[in-house]
Amino acid sequence: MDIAVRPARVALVGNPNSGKTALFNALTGAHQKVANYAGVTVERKEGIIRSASGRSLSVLDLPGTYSLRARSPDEEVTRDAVLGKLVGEAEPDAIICVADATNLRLVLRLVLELKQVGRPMVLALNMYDIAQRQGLRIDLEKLQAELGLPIVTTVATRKRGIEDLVAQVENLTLTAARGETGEGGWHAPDASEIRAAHRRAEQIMRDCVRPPERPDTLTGKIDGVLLNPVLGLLILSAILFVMFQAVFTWAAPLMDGIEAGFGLLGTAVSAVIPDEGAWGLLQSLLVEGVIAGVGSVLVFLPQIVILFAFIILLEDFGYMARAAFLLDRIMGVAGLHGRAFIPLLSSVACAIPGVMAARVIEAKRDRMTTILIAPLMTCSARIPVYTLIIGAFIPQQTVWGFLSLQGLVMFGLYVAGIVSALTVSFVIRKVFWRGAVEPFMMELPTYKVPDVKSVLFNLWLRARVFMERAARIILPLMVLIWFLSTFPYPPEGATGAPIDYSFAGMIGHALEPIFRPIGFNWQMVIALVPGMAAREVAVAALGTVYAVGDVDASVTALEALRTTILAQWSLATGLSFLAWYIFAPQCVATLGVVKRETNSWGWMWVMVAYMFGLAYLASFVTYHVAVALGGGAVGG
Ligand SMILES: Nc1nc2c(ncn2[C@@H]2O[C@H](COP(=O)(O)OP(=O)(O)OP(=O)(O)O)[C@@H](O)[C@H]2O)c(=O)[nH]1
Ligand SMILES: [Mg+2]
Repeated sequence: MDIAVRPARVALVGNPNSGKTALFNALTGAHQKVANYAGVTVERKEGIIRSASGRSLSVLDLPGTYSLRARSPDEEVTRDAVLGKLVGEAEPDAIICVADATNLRLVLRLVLELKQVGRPMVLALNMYDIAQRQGLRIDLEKLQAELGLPIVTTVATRKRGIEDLVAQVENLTLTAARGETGEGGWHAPDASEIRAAHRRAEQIMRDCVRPPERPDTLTGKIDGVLLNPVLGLLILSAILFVMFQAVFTWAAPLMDGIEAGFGLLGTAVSAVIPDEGAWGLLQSLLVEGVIAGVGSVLVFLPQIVILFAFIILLEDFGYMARAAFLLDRIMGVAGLHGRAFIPLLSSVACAIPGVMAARVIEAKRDRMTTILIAPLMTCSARIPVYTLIIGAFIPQQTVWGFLSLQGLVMFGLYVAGIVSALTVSFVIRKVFWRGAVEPFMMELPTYKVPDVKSVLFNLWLRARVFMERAARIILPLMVLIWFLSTFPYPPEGATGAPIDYSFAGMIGHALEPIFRPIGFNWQMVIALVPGMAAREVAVAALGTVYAVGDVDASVTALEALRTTILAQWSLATGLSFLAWYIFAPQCVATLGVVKRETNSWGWMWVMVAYMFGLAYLASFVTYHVAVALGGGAVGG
């Protein structure tokens, strides 16, 4: 085979949380997610780099594993990639085994196993900064000799040792016989072989590594407090609570600013484009459709950024694995595996990475349960809908002088999502899949001070995803909604609002009977339909449906919408809409990922059915209880 044609392929293999992805990012300049807990990476990612001598290398980031005896789907990806069993992919030309230098014991066993595969390999002793700070003494030469491997020390987050590593890899791929196939000598080891490898690893540890002079006592001390069964849970609740208060109170001034900006933009465009004939149509499309629609969603950016600032800081600090540990008992009662915590937490951003993160769960039933309930967690696309309704119906006042009432209601909605997820899991595991949940083992990472630059960068990535959704999904849908609610024009001498005669009006009126029992009017029904593509579109769609035909330039679009909703919906209807949004599977993309991850249409439809069922039921009950309690009056 001609070496020049195909770049040499290198795979990053190592224990979870050892810094493989950080190294991958440092090597390739990619921006894959890095965080301080095990199981961040669940699929293979490839990137191309160019070495100093100008050759290109293809680098593969893989999920972390302790052994090639894979147990969970993410570990299988790693095993198959290393052994060249992935479809359409040969085995890598070289392996970079990534080790957390402060935690060598476990990785040595993996190194011994990887050596049997017979690929050229280099050991990257990552987190070398921490090792040095602790005064850990590793006899590199001896270790190199014992293992028979070149060793490079690296600090992935500071891009240290990267050139060295690339040079070593290049060296390996040049000298090794290329294009060789076959599985090398790896086979699943039996119990005695595992014990032998264990003994060998222990002996290497004794020979080459002296315990640290300044061991990390801080992690132990902090854990003494944070993992305390009572105090720990109190602190966790307090953190979550502050988080939601902050989302509401800190974001408010920023949101006002963005809203005002879009208001000005709308006014400016109205001033430039005349309001007559075809120009009038264009003006209406741009101002009422596009600017008001996209603006009414982008306004929520500050809330999303604040929420993620909290989550990213906690992740990088190393707290999330602790939260999983603290909640393991509660989750166990609900029939959930402890490892479900991270997938469920990821679902607070979006159910899609959440469903994918479930790959770290070994037992199929535990994993399926987690996937089925992940979309019940409150994702960030629900924030605009929740905030709109809360802003319309819940007065802006404080409780006990310091708590924002709106923030409290928002917190309540998140809790409602969590409680329903746990309840559904409980029912699944008690009714359909009886049996014990597999025991939970997760290494607790050491605490690390979050790196400001990487936190800011991650925050920017989150913000960008949200803004890209606005451009890619919401903008085109807004054009469509504007079209449907503008045409056809009302007939001569018509008395109702123009939208009554439009396509959107027809669709809304046709579907309304289904939703009348849960208190929805036809305008809401129109908003639900494009809301299937992305939840937050419903907010923009409501804006269009209600605002088409009359624009009052003195208030911003969101304010106008709040006022309209307050005037046209009863409190019962507003609450019913919130209840609907807790449960309804209003997101086609999530359903697609569920189909892919479960490899079954059946499970996807089960999810659609149970979530719509719950949504309808919850809204029905909410609506009728609220009406019975006197919340049925419109215009209150
Ligand atoms: N101080 C220090 N921290 C590092 C270094 N490399 C990585 N980290 C941190 O270690 C944590 C884990 O890094 P990741 O790159 O996500 O680890 P991973 O091996 O890809 O983890 P999985 O995908 O879960 O298997 C993150 O908090 C990183 O910021 C390093 O060299 N020094
Ligand atoms: Mg990773």
